Amino acid sequence: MIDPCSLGPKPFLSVDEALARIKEAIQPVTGSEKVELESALGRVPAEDLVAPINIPFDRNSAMDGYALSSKDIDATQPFTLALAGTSWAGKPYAGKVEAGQCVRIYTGAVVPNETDSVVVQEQVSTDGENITFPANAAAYRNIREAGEDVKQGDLLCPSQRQLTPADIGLLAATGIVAVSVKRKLNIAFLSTGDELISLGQPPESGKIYDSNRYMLAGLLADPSYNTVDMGTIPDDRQLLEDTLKKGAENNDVLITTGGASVGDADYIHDILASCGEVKFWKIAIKPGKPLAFGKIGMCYFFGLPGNPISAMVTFKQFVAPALKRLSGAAATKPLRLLATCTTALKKAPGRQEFQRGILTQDADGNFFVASAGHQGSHILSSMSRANCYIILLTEQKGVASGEPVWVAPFSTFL
Ligand SMILES: Nc1nc2c(c(=O)[nH]1)N[C@H]1C(S)=C(S)[C@@H](COP(=O)(O)OP(=O)(O)OC[C@H]3O[C@@H](n4cnc5c(N)ncnc54)[C@H](O)[C@@H]3O)O[C@H]1N2
Ligand code: MOO
Repeated sequence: MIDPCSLGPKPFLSVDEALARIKEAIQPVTGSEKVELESALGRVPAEDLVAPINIPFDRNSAMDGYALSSKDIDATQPFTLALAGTSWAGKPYAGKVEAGQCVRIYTGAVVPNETDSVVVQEQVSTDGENITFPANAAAYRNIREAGEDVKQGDLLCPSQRQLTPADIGLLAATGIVAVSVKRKLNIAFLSTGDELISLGQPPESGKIYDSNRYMLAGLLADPSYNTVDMGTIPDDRQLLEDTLKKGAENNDVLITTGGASVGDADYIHDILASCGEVKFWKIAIKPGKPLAFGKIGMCYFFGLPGNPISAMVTFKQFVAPALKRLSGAAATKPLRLLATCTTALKKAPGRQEFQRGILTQDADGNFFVASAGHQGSHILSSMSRANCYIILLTEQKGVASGEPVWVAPFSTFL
């Protein structure tokens, strides 16, 4: 079959050029708001977050055992110290530890100032009042220094990086109650097409369920985004134009699926050209060629193709990084690795391809990837089975079984 990309006066924009145009067009939002730490997961800090205190706050014990001073240690033979009291986690020993004394101590409890070693309880013997230590007790310090993890004034989390659960834990450990974060993006999305029916309606010949809208809602689930589902719009040019203008008025980003190509009922490009500005239309990518990007007023616009896999691939490759940039988050480099392809793959030169694959790893750590099945841009089942994209470069032809290929894992794999 002839690839339409090979036809026409000039080649379509490459994936990298399209990404560069998106980067150039999108300026991160400037507004910020203060949110409680409990609501900060996934939000983008508006400024660098700095430690208000040391972590650990106190010098504390790493083990359950006995705290003593190394001055009392006998390195050559077992020795005995009198038990002065207990330092509990949350209830430090209040007295002074005199020469010849030790203190019962538990993991996380404050280490008394006069002591500098904790010997684990498994290594001592006791009669209840005195503790006998082994000769080499000095070898076991078992003390966590104040500020050993983070010092007051250290950078905890840089601005521009979405807060992870580990970040939230780190911030909580320093007692930070609320953080200033970039404001949420307002994103509207809709589907277009006379053939689309909503869930709950009976199946009908000539109609299909509007699966893209549900998929998009999933792709847009992010704590930094407020989303508005504008529903399914039929192939009515005026209605579509009015709906796009309305969506663009109240949102930072508007995303559509369908009607992006060249059919007589594909109005997206025309409407974008007449009501806004087309930054690009059509990319040398498979699937996803008819992607349109532009602006309607102040709102960024993405017209995704209607084929479900084309919509998914273009969302992940172009819309997701664009939204991250707009939200104030710094660009992250997608994980790519080389794997041995265990199925032969067909490909015509001219477009960069994102084929659905199943990535596995053997006991020696070697990666293997197989096709996830039928690669048609309407085939949702192979997308659902896949755990990675196999990336085939623009000028690459087919791949023979046993050849290395670039793979972009989605996250983990079975
Ligand atoms: N003459 C040409 N025809 C097509 C070309 C071309 O270059 N020349 N490109 C093809 C490519 S590549 C793609 S991708 C599609 C994209 O077309 P549109 O964005 O205009 O999408 P539609 O025509 O509206 O729909 C395509 C396909 O997807 C189904 N669809 C649409 N919306 C949904 C939805 N919300 N949920 C599930 N499925 C949906 C629709 O029924 C069609 O089957 O154009 C090719 N044609
Ligand atoms: O680009 Mo289309 O998405 O090849 O099917």
